Amino acid sequence: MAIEIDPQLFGVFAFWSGILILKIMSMALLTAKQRFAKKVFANSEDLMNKSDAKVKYDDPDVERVRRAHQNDLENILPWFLITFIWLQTGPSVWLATQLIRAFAISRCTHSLFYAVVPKQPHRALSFFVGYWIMFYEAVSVILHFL
Ligand SMILES: N[C@@H](CCC(=O)N[C@@H](CS)C(=O)NCC(=O)O)C(=O)O
Repeated sequence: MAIEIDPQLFGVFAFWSGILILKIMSMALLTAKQRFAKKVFANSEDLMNKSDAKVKYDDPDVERVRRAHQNDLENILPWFLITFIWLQTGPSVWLATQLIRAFAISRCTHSLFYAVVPKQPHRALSFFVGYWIMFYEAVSVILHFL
């Protein structure tokens, strides 16, 4: 079976994939920022002889960013896979464009409301926008290849 994706849609997918990769990468920088601000590190060699720095695994601000990072991995990685497959089932260009954009924006707002300006129900709503988009794509793929 030949793998075929509408070239215009592939461009949309590629563009927003790049944005999402940068977004995931930004969580590592945000974690480092919190570690240096709070002077808490994960390994003794990271202390670099600073007397006021310590190894700590339960700083609430660092752990918050780490959870946001983990939540990205739990959602964005499966999205790459299922969206790449779903695009080969011939969805309408308009619908696929809207869903790809909505997913990417929802993941950005999830991080914002988790790690930058903690706020509920904003974080949960952001999460569920992405969750249901992935659910829809997964069910569409299953039905298409049934
Ligand atoms: N692994 C997630 C599964 C459920 C989930 O992703 N919930 C969203 C919406 S409330 C979330 O932001 N969870 C916080 C988190 O993953 O730390 C959890 O432990 O909460």
